[in-house]
Amino acid sequence: MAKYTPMIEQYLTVKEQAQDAFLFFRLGDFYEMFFEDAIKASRELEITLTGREGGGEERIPMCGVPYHSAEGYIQRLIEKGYKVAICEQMEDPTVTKGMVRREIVRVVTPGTIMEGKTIADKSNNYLVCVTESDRMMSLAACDISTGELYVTSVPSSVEWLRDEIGIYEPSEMIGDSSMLELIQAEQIQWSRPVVYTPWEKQDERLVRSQFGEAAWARLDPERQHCVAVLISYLSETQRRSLGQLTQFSPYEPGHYMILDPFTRRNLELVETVRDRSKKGSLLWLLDRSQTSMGARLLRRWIDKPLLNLKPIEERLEAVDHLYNQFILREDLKGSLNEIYDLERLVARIAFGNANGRDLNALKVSLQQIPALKELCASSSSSTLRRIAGEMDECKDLSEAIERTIVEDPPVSVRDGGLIKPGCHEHLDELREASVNGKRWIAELEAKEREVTGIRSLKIGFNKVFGYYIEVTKANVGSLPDGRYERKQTLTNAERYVTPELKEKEGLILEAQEKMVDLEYVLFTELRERLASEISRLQLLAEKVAELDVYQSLAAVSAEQGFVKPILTDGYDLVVEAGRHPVVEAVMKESSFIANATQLTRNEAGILLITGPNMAGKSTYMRQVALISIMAQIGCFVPAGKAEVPMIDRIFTRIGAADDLIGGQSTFMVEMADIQVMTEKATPRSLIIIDELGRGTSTSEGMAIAQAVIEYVHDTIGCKSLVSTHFHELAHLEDSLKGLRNYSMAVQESGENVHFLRKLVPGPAGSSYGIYCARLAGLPSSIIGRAYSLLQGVEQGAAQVAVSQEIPQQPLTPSIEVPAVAELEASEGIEAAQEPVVKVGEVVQLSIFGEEEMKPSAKAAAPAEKADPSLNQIVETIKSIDVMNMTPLQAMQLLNELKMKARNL
Ligand SMILES: Nc1ncnc2c1ncn2[C@@H]1O[C@H](COP(=O)(O)OP(=O)(O)OP(=O)(O)O)[C@@H](O)[C@H]1O
Repeated sequence: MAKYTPMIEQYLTVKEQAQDAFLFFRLGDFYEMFFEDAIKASRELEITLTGREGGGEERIPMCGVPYHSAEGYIQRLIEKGYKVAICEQMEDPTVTKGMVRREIVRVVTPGTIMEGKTIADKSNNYLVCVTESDRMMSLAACDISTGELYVTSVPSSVEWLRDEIGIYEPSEMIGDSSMLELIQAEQIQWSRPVVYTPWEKQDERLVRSQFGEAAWARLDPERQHCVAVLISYLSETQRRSLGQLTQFSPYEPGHYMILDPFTRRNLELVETVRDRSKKGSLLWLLDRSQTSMGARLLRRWIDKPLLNLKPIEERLEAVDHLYNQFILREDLKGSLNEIYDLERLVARIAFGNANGRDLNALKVSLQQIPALKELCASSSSSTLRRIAGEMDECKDLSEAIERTIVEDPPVSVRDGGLIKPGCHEHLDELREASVNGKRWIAELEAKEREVTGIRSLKIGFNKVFGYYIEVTKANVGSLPDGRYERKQTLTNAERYVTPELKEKEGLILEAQEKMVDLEYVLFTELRERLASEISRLQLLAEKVAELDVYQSLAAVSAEQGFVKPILTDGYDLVVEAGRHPVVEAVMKESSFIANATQLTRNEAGILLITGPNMAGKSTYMRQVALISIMAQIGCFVPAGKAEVPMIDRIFTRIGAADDLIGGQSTFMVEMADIQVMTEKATPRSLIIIDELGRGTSTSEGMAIAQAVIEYVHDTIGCKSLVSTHFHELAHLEDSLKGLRNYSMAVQESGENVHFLRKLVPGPAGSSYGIYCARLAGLPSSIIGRAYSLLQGVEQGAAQVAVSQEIPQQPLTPSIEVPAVAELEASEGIEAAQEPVVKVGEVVQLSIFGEEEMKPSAKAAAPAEKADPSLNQIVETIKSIDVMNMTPLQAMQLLNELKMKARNL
């Protein structure tokens, strides 16, 4: 065993307590790291690795960062998913004999940071704790930067756990190691890196004192356990008051619509599939919040749509009122705009790291409350009046800050300059002494000039020498002897002190030192007083956030022409002229084509949608889900009229989410999702499956698709939208009472296919897959080859279908595409807005590369008379000018050739 110096021994003892963290070990003005920590930190932070003797045989690797700029380095390590333990000197080295005592004062972890750019203003940073006891799984999610703490539990279910974690998107997870392993095994790609720390200790005594016996007793035992584990972790890492955690919010998952992470992603609720950015998501569209608290609450509402009519009606009532009251909405917006992030300010106050500027931000925010309250109280909305009644203006607190803190305080709370005159008598006296002293010095300057006759003589101050008399070199000779003691020589001047200047300096500096100390005491007293009123402030922050969400939803609804949904407890989902809110909002030149939806118990609960690629099937299906979600969060919906039942869960199976899970084929993922759906869906759920049965052989895919649809129809009985390329499945309309065929209309004209984006009854005739491939700009040789392969695929598919005894359908009739004029008349579409996709335009080709099933062949191309001889067929093929044929001509020719071949 190496014998280290006492300092290194001390380091090693402290390091024992922080093995999974970088230990920032305070040595004077630096935080130093040693051994492995130093090697790793120098690499991660790109700082120089040095070494020092430490008593052992070899030099000890070492690197360090200055204490005053440590924050940035800590942030960088946290962003990379590390933890940092901060070890401070607990005694003043100047007065301590021997080694100073050093202790870890805080462990900063990704889930427990209080500031820095990792904490985005408008989003939460959650630490999630998961535990299992008595066959119940519990989850507690805490954001210590806002003071939120949610807790819930259900009978053990990994899917539930995954869905719930997905909502919080934690940056750190702690709890039962077996549960953390379970989650990691799911290999979900969360939107940010997650640090996992097994943690099973619990601290019940601490929780009881933190939340109070009464509140604690109301919590179920398994939830108590989960919260106690979480609090024990927080107290061991933070090692200080967590006064911002004044309450926990228990909730029942069954009170909210369930949205699994894939569905949330598929529907682009809070971020887009493509680049995971907020822009382009539903949250982005609906967020007109003026405060960060409002933005976070809106996100929570989108994450957890409600299931009970009453609270949704209450939200809608407020949105409706503000929708119609433009001036009130603008006034509210104006007041809210002046309010800072109360939740984070309050958390910093409780945590003890709020400065003078934070307190002033709190004051300015509180000063807005009376106006805000008055606006709500005088409105005719019962929801707004209820909020007004629950708003505590906290006038006593804003007045206390107003009395104490100067208008523009410095960042530091330790250097004085914070406290207003008239606030504290002794402070005023000290100030007076200091001001008098300074006045005396100004008078001394005048006196010295007179005595010496040196007009350029001046009195200055610096930290090293204190006050001095400065005389230019040229005038040094004019100084009388004796009184002036030289202190410093500059190039052009000499600096002196006199005994009387020294004496006054002592008095001034002492007054100043006392003043700074007293200011700090007064500041912390005020901060502690505010900290003791945290619950009031947090409650107020909740009300402000709620108001902000209402004005935000009302503003977007008014701007986008949304309507108030009619909510029901029934089954039927009936939407007139529904739109996809985000696609509509981002469309620039053309306008969005509205589509109706009728999912009813009597008519049809399942719509089987066929139609060409790019026709708008996915957009349509997503819009139906989004309309439900928007209605259930209490927002108006993008429709002409909407009757929306309470949906308990939305399942989506849409191709775009495949990349979420590594190591499994698209088909396996689809089947796993379908399995969960069959198990969990209830008659109140909404199922959306895009391109059901893709990813395996045509015949098997079709067989599975049919079986799944039948199961949904006969066993689950919930509302479903299913799109498929298997036009052959259209026959299901005959056997399944609750299923209707629909398709996305297209209109062909010459070289172009017009996507009318219109949902029409009846199945589609063709997928136009190869046509779309051509639009995407694939080489013409591939396109030509694809058309020539089409016939073979078609024949093969038919044979497989027969051999596997899949019910054979009569050839799907090609749909009667309504004339454009007809559609325009029915839905008010203007002809000029018709979307026409021309060669080269690529919008979305999700099935590109998959098997094409059965394009319809309409008579179009001129063909030769049938000739039974093989040679003639070969000759015809040879003479084909593939590049100059339209797809329809090609298909027609293929069909003719096939007929001829049959006659051979
Ligand atoms: N109702 C509509 N009005 C206007 N444009 C629309 C409408 N629906 C869809 N679009 C536009 O058409 C594009 C293609 O739509 P979508 O992806 O829904 O087609 P799809 O039928 O699902 O195609 P695929 O089968 O290839 O996935 C969208 O990106 C959107 O820009």
